[in-house]
Amino acid sequence: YIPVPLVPRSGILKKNTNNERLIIDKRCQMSPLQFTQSTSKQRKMELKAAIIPEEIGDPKVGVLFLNLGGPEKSTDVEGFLYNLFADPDIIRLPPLLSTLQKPIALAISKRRAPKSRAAYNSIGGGSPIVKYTTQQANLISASLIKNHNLNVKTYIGMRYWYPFTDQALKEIAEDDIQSLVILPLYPQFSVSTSGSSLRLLQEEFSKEESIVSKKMKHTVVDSWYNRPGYVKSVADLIKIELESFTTEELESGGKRHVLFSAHGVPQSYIDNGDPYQEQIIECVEKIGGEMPEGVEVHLSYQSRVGPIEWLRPYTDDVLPTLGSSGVKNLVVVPISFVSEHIETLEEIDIEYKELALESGITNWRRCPALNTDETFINDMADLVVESLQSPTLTVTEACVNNNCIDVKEISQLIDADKEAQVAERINGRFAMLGIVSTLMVELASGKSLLHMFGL
Ligand SMILES: C=CC1=C(C)c2cc3[nH]c(cc4nc(cc5[nH]c(cc1n2)c(C)c5CCC(=O)O)C(CCC(=O)O)=C4C)c(C)c3C=C
Ligand SMILES: [Fe+2]
Repeated sequence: YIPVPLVPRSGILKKNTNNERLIIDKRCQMSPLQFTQSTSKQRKMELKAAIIPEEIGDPKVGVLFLNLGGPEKSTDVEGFLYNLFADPDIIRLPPLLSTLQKPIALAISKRRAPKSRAAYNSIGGGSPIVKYTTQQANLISASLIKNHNLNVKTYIGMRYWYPFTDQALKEIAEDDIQSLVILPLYPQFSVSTSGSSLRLLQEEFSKEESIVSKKMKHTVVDSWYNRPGYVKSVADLIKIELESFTTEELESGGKRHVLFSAHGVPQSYIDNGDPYQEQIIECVEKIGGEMPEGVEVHLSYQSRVGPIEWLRPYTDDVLPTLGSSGVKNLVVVPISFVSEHIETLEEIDIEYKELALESGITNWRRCPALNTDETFINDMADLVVESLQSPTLTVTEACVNNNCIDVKEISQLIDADKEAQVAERINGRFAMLGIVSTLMVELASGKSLLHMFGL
């Protein structure tokens, strides 16, 4: 294949076309696989030839799916909550108080556990996230074989519960993966979700003694909310719900409404540069644009935790407002996540449904999460192939571009990289000096130096 660096490998601090600062983590930049314009059959063959050289026989291409994770049973809930609240990307403390992160996480998880446990008990005792993520990974892998002749190994890295991300990294190292596509299963980027998982990888990859080989190339897909395939798959699922309203419901209930309910984040995250809200709005505009004529679209945010200000409007404020303005036919669409979880199965299906009915919204529908939807799965497989063909971001770049690493950390990274570069240059000069002096000694003596040492 033809390796074409899309980003300069030599520089460490660059500016992109928007004049934004980018850090180039040259150790991890994947060699993009470049393809000429060709028919899809030719492309499949080229791709196979590019990634699966015959003499190796084993592709050594991996896809790491990042996700949040969830308790599998009731007794896991407190430990899961502890891991979540111990994450500085979830509870942000000023640097001076950072030593208190763990005791605070312990206190909050203990206090919240009974309420959370009750919610998980109402959906069978545990989260279905691992089940759906595993099915998604397997189906994406099957789609890669079927539609692209590409054999990959898939890995699941959960942030707060089993299977944890570090376990996935160990397996990636054991399998000697050479090219890794890192794909967070969150369509929109938030510092609190994809950002937190990528930060873990960034820390691990930048260690001198990292679990994964420095030779492994990787690329990150930081967000994919605007992919036509994803937009179409959600729009199609909503249309099924819209078409399910009976003639009677339409005659008595009037207009159909769609309420996108996104997971919230604290407003302060957005004020500090988290791109999440912007991406949610753009995503809802795109999917909303696919709705049939006459359907009215709304957006609100759910699942806030604690007394601080979260993104508004809140779903539990919007439902009564819609009800009092006469809305009867409503489809609620979970939008920040691609599989069913506690917040769709309990918060939307139980709490919000009850609130909607009490508010007079009599004809309630909930759009399912994408789960194993075929259009979605095939689009994710296409995304993996596109990422191998045109790698975009390293973990460092993804963190920096999305404001997950602050300026202080950036300068530490730059310093570390500069030191590494200087050391490389010095080593190179010493090596050159050694070669030149060896040649001079050999020329002057007329004998090989190795020969002089009896070799
Ligand atoms: C895009 C999705 C998500 C964002 C953004 C997000 C931010 C965020 N979450 C919390 C606190 C909690 N989240 C919890 C569960 C949970 N969160 C998401 C997704 C996002 N979170 C999912 C899919 C799940 C469910 C996992 C499952 O088990 O099914 C929980 C635990 C449940 C509960 O007690 O309510 C908490 C707590 C914060 C504070 C935050 C942003 C800072
Ligand atoms: Fe959450």
